[in-house]
Amino acid sequence: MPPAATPAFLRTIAWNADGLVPAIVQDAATGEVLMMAWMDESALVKTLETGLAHFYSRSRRRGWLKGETSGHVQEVESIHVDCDADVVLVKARQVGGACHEGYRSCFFRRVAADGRLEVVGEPVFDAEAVYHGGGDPPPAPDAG
Ligand SMILES: N=c1c2ncn([C@@H]3O[C@H](COP(=O)(O)OP(=O)(O)OP(=O)(O)O)[C@@H](O)[C@H]3O)c2ncn1[C@@H]1O[C@H](COP(=O)(O)O)[C@@H](O)[C@H]1O
Ligand SMILES: [Mg+2]
Ligand SMILES: [Zn+2]
Repeated sequence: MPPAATPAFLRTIAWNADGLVPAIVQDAATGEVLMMAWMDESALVKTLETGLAHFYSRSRRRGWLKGETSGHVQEVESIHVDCDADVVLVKARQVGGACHEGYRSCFFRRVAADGRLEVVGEPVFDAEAVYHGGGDPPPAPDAG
């Protein structure tokens, strides 16, 4: 299959000075807001081509398939652009949890009346095991 032509709407996106656009991911079924991350053009094209949400991480300075480590991919149902085209909304089916801290949504904390943050979400997976338990266990301290 020949590569698809560059989708026309990419020229409409109001990329910021770093060539990025904020992307909000929403649960397509429930409307729950799951996370916000950044996309560059490549991430948006890969999202369109694969049907799985891709992002650009500023801290890691590379593109990123959501779920590449955790398996917690986001199967895209639709992509929306806001009125002035400077925010993207992705409606998706979330496998597992969106948040790398173990919650379904990154917005698992609420500002309480006393000004503190209170956890209002329930953990849906063991973040330590998912993100740090994949490799071989470290050798026992007194092994050998
Ligand atoms: N998995 C996530 C993840 N899921 C959701 N988010 C949200 O996505 C936002 C952007 O991620 P980054 O920090 O990588 O990107 P950034 O461009 O530095 O954004 P800022 O935090 O600086 O605003 C975070 O602030 C979180 O709110 C995540 N941020 C980071 N990760 C890491 O991504 C890696 C791969 O994880 P999976 O994609 O789940 O396999 C692991 O190392 C995870 O720790
Ligand atoms: Mg970050
Ligand atoms: Zn999070």
